Amino acid sequence: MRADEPAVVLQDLFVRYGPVTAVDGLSFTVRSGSVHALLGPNGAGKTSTIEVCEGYRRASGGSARVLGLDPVGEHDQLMPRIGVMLQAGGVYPGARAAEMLRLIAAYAARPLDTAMLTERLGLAKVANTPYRRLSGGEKQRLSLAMAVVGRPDLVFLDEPTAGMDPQARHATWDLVDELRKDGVTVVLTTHLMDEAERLADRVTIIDSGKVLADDTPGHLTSSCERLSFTARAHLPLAPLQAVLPEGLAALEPRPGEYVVSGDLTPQVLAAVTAWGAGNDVLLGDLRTAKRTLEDVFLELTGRELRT
Ligand SMILES: Nc1ncnc2c1ncn2[C@@H]1O[C@H](COP(=O)(O)OP(=O)(O)OP(=O)(O)O)[C@@H](O)[C@H]1O
Repeated sequence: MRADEPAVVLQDLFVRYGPVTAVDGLSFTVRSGSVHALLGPNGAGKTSTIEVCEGYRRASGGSARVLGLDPVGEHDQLMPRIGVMLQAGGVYPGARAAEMLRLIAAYAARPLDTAMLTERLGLAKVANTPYRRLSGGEKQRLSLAMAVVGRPDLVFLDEPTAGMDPQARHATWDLVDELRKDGVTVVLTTHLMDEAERLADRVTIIDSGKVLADDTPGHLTSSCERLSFTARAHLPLAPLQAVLPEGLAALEPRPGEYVVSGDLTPQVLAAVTAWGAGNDVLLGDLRTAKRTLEDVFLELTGRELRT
């Protein structure tokens, strides 16, 4: 595999479970050495996609190449080069945390220092605790440590910070930054917007097994801006939409929270406040800001990401 070759290439990928099509013609590539986030709501097909990349699931159609290899046909060659963080399992329940990490490290040619990793991820205090006694967040951190300890070329992190407290989440984000600096490719799934915005060089937004957008977080969020305000819940939006120039959308993502997104001008702001005055609607917390990934997702799907 050449250095400039993508780490992952998916072409027209399908995964079906009986009548359910979980992945529906997905195509995207992951640049070598980048952090790439798959962002989507529950059931979007993120885990199924990752499992195909890891070689744990056979695609129902289309193709996947990972580090230039076929993940199923060349699984044995691929395994030593990838790190996998599973949502659960993969650990003997009676094994102690540090013992488990040392065991995984023993399989690697050039492992990271396990004591350093345990310290970094705040696991030193529970190093001698059996796996089954660890909290959910501690299990997550151990699973992350196990995924990276072998210095893989490519790491798959499935919802890496689910169940972690803010401190552990930041430690995880710092570790991902370091992996990127070391030239490791990271593919992570998340439904946390801030995580994708904070970490990813590129984001693929997935819903119902299809790609809705695939771009850098900067590009996805910079083309437009957002105007938000609070008011009575469930106001009719058609009259507001009617006073907005073409290309701007008015939405109520949560009851009582309104967002107008698109190219904002002083005239748009004036039109919105005039609409408020004309309809006896007091606009609370009125502000303009850059569009967020959450807005992008809402516009693309009409739904919130956190379902
Ligand atoms: N083994 C299976 N058998 C049947 N249906 C499945 C199976 N695994 C997943 N699915 C279905 O496929 C769809 C996609 O699931 P998948 O786990 O890939 O989504 P996801 O984006 O990772 O979701 P989450 O964020 O909840 O983990 C869902 O509708 C799910 O119910």
